[in-house]
Amino acid sequence: MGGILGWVYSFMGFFGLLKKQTKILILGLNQAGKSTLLMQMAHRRPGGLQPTIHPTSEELVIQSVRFVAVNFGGYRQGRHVWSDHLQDVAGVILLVDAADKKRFVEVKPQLDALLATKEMRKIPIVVLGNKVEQLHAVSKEELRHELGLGRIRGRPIELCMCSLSLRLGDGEALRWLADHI
Ligand SMILES: Nc1nc2c(ncn2[C@@H]2O[C@H](COP(=O)(O)OP(=O)(O)OP(=O)(O)O)[C@@H](O)[C@H]2O)c(=O)[nH]1
Ligand SMILES: [Mg+2]
Repeated sequence: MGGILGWVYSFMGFFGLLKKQTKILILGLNQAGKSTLLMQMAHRRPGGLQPTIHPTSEELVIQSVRFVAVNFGGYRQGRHVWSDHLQDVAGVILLVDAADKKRFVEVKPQLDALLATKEMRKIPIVVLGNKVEQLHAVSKEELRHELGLGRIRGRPIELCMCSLSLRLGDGEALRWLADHI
């Protein structure tokens, strides 16, 4: 969100005029780091996270815009629940464990389902490759290739790499998202 619109939003956000929150979804397989990201976005310490069973949400402010971020469990049975929450979604963060190469084949169908969803066509999506500090983490180029991101044209999608543990790279991804909402 840039230019005059960004300014108007900042102004309205500053004066608390944005009553209706902007909803962003945090998706990804189990263990990808979704709850860790949500806790960090909400400036709370992650500390001893349990796998997420039921969707959780947090209210947060990024660049003066009030967001509600909804985090879904990434375990197999819960993986499709997000499709019931698409109404009014302004943006999506898809977390991927960049060090868990053997699970990219599981990530790909989730990404493809997201991309194939009609409501998602104009919605900005950040694919966030996490755990890059790990020895076996793939490069950004490799992740782009593995997920087929290079072939996607004409829609707002961005690949960012980060280490939530080291607090590296996630800020850039959130800024991109905030700028494209
Ligand atoms: N090495 C490393 N571990 C991380 C990083 N980010 C998160 N983790 C760890 O990965 C594990 C899973 O994190 P969660 O945030 O619970 O993952 P989740 O995606 O919410 O998982 P589910 O709730 O099961 O869907 C935890 O032990 C985190 O501490 C990172 O950048 N590097
Ligand atoms: Mg979780």
